[in-house]
Amino acid sequence: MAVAVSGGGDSLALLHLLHDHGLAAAALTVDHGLRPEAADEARMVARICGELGLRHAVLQWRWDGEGNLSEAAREGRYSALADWCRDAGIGACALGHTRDDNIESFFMGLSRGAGLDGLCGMRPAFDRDGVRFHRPLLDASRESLRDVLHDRGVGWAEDPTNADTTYDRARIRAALATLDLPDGQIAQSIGNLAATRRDIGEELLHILTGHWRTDGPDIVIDLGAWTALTAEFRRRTLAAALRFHTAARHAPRAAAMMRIVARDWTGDPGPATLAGCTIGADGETIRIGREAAAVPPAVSTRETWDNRWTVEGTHSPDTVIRALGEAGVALLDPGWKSGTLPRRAMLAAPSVWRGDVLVHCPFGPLADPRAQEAWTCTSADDSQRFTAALRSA
Ligand SMILES: Nc1ncnc2c1ncn2[C@@H]1O[C@H](COP(=O)(O)OP(=O)(O)OP(=O)(O)O)[C@@H](O)[C@H]1O
Repeated sequence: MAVAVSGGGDSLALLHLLHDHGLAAAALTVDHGLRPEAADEARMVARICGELGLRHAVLQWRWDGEGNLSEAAREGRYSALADWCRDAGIGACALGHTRDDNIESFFMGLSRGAGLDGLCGMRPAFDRDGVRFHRPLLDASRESLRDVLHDRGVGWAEDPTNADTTYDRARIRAALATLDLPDGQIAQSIGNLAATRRDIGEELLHILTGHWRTDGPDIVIDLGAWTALTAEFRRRTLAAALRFHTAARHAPRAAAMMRIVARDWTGDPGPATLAGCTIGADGETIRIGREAAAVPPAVSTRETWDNRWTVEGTHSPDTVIRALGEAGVALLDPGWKSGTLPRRAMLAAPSVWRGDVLVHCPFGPLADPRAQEAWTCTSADDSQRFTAALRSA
């Protein structure tokens, strides 16, 4: 796997530990262009990688001025890491988040009035743009990782923002350092909350089983079952449906969701819109669909110099094939339409000619079995996708 290494102590320890186990294929450092020292830190990581005999790449990211800077930097970082991994045919990337990061986030959540979802810690793994990200150090303390580096005589960079108490995290970190709390116990509480959250997802899935279906691109839920849910379960169901449609990483603000959740959908309240989706009811069912204006094209086609066609899909192979069929492209053989052959064919090569059509796989060849899993997962049928969304709602 690739390893995301900022040059800080945690990610450098991660790099050494994964390298010890023969698991590190490359190290990646993202330069956000925000701090003048960042280039030096990237050079330090490059030097350490050179000593370990590992490939290192520096990825540049620049802020376009949109939205919150920290959030934009994090999202931009994950995108840059995922893009590089996909291009290199590497299906997984490791991050150096630690138990201390989880504990700090827990207290930050408390100080912001978070609910269960905001208190149960980071997920040990998640998929992003066809790459699986892992956080193998969530049970390790920052101190133990510094010990790993001390033992090897390896230095690391201290990010000055970690000590800048204008940031919430730095303030909480400084306060926690004075309290000498039992970190193991706090981490256990976070783990308990995570287990509860998982159970809630399973329970919601169980309660709704047999009461929802997909209809074309829409999620349709029996109104009786929807109404019988508690407000919190309705909110989670709505969040799952919105995520199903938009692949948004964050649910819309709680107040906006609660307006829809609290509504009496049994009369004729008229449709509502939220996060690029429409929510409507017909007396028997509640239907959550995508606003037409918010739907990106499934495929784009382009004629090539030799009069053949390039089809670039940003969606699953099945969607691409369906869209091609609807567009009247009659050049596909029956095996191609079945939905299994294309996936395999696309995994074998980044671009494949079928008759006069060149289908370009946006993820490139996926040699790593874990990446294939991620691909299969993103191309799973709609019911499976909504089931997964409910489970993690
Ligand atoms: N600029 C970056 N380049 C590459 N990876 C990064 C970068 N910033 C963060 N990461 C990855 O995300 C993880 C968590 O980020 P966070 O900001 O909490 O760490 P950090 O304070 O930069 O320091 P450390 O490297 O000690 O984790 C890092 O451990 C690392 O794997």
